[in-house]
Amino acid sequence: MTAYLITNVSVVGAAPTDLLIRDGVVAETGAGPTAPDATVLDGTGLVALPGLVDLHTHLREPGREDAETVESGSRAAALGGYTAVCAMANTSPVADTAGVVEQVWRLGREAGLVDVQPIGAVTVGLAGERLAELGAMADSAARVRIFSDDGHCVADPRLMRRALEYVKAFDGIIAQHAEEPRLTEGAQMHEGEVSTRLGLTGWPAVAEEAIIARDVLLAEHVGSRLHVCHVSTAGSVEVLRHAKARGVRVTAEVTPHHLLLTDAKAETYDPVYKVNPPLRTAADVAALRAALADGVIDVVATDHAPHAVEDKECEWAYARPGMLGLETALSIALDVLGPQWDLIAERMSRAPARIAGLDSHGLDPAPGVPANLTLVDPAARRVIEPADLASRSRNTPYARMTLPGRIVATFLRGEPTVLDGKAVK
Ligand SMILES: NC(=O)N[C@@H](CC(=O)O)C(=O)O
Repeated sequence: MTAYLITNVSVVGAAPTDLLIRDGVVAETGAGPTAPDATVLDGTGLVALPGLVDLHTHLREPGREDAETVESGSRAAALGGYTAVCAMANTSPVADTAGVVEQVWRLGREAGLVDVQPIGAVTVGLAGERLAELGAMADSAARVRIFSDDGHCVADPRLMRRALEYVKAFDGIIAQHAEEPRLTEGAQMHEGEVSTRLGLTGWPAVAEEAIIARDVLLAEHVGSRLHVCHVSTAGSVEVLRHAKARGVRVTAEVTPHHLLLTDAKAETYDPVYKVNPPLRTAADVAALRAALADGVIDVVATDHAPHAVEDKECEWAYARPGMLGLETALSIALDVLGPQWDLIAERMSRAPARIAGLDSHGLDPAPGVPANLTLVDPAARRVIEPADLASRSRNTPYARMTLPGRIVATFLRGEPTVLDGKAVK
């Protein structure tokens, strides 16, 4: 195994130091370790972060390998600075059995670019009718701990209660896609002034807030762990604030796009901006940013949702919802939060690793810790060219935008997956 000496690098924003990586771990920090055998990387001006961890990635395999595969999504993740991703269950077949989650887990190991942790479906076929084999998925080689019907809400309160009760036995988590389906029938975008003007059916904020309110009460009643996917409204933030103050075991994530973009983008009628939950108002964006800063929202998660050209480049009403996220998330976080490295490390690595129970991730580079880390050049600016992305899909909402920050290198257990901004394999 090659050793790497990264010189003069700022670890999570601290004063520059040297980092020696050997045998899969950070062997030494401090000025000038002697390691004649090591490959030297000049870290001047770079920031070392614990490898990013994504709680919400759609890898599309099995079933839609034309849009993404475990391998292509893993490469996109590594290029985005990630060392672990949690793969959502809305594949085809659905990841609702031990067999499918083991397949995804094994494909992740074979790709070897990030740790792929499968998420299991809550209900059979995401149909919301009966519980999937949660115990068998937990006991499988994939050791599933997070369950989600993401893309669909577990709308039936009795089923949601059962699911929370069931996973409590092994400290599992139900990650809810909060969307009251009766309130969003036919919805195309956020319900508000813009949808009224455009004549598009709206997705009201209350459809999200009502489910979160119900679920935090259920989680409190059961004493189980709830995670709320892609929080998108100011009202949801207030419900979560209240629940956390009561001591409910709830965590929440926000996506980069909900931190940056608003429903005004729908005026372009470009379906690249169609996403679920929809882009909201500037007031929602402000509330989400404040909640991310004060900790009511724990995590930035990408909801990386690759879609084939024919599913996106069509009329708005027929387009699938979803946006790419893995290769741009750190840049958006840097744009939104500025160089608050400790906050970025917390929301994009430590907290998601803790929530997912990924013990070897989310640890700041220090002697003895597994060398899962990423090197960022915060001074670099780059123009996003969809054709340059490693994802098999092209549906980035940031096409031709100039974004701050560049991932220079990513290490997974001491081996580079990205060097000089390029994937190693
Ligand atoms: N977030 C999205 O807009 N899309 C997700 C699923 C979903 O939440 O609809 C997808 O799998 O494409």
